[in-house]
Amino acid sequence: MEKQTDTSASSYAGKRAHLAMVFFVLLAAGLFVWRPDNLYLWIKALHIVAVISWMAGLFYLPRLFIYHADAEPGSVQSETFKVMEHRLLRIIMNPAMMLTWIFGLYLAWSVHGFQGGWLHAKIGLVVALTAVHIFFGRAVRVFARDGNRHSARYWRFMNEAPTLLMIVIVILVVVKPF
Ligand code: HEM
Repeated sequence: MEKQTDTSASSYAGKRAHLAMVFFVLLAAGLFVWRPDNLYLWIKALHIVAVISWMAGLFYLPRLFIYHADAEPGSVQSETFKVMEHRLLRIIMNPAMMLTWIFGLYLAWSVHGFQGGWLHAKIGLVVALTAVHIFFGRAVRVFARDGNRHSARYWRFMNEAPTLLMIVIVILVVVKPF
């Protein structure tokens, strides 16, 4: 009963996230057709929205792993974590990561012509962030078959990776130290 309630709540959240994504993609497509003078600023705004959504997932998913690692395989809690992890990855994180890349590469090409030490360093660190995303995605599949062998402490430690990368990435793009 408890599981059913949680699944339907998560399915409602999934529908809302789909609607938000459709709105977001339509807005982006409309901007490319309309081509306002300040298109760069519009794309930067969309880039930041996508970044926030991606980072929210990268922070929350390992928190779910921390509690999931201590849940009894086959228990209601464990099955609920599986649904939450799967939906977070598929509905929020994967699309947000793709949109962050698309808008980020547009910004890098349109005004900066892919030039600048800060930009190269930033792209390098975003590649590392993407590797963390793929690693977490694999962990979702391992948890789904009750195959996780790592402790909650391990996941607490892994939780810090996206935080550290994000801090350096934001300093690079705002301060542009080199
Ligand atoms: C996916 C690859 C990415 C590329 C190619 C990229 C590239 C860019 C570029 C070229 C700008 C415009 C900078 C300017 O003209 O001042 C920008 C803005 C920004 N990016 Fe990214 N970015 C990427 C991912 C990310 C990620 C992962 C984060 C955060 C963790 C991030 C955070 C920001 C922020 C906060 C701004 C606004 C900076 C400002 O206006 O001062 N970006 N990005």
